Amino acid sequence: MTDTTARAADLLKGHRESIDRLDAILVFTLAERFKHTQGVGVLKATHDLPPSDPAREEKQIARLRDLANEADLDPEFAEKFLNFIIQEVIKHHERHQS
Ligand SMILES: O=C(O)C(=O)C[C@]1(C(=O)O)C=C[C@@H](O)C=C1
Repeated sequence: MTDTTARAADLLKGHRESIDRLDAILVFTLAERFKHTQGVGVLKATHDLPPSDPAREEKQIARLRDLANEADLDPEFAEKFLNFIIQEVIKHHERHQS
């Protein structure tokens, strides 16, 4: 192994260690978010509120797009990611109501 290859292998290892830690943060963050949306689902089911709230979603998406721009993250990706999560939450809410 040349010095350059060894250095590249070292850098790769460092990046992967950071990626693994960040993936763990994502999983714990998502789990925490779902705990709260679970609570929201119970409130909605017991107070006869609809599973989705498009006005709230519109505000969340606008806010997330702004944050993504600030963080140098593709806002289209941020919007798709939030929508993916929200659709899953809505499915959970619907299960509470049936
Ligand atoms: O805030 C709500 O009313 C929720 O049900 C939570 C949530 C979300 O996951 O952020 C999910 C569905 C709604 O359409 C809007 C937002």
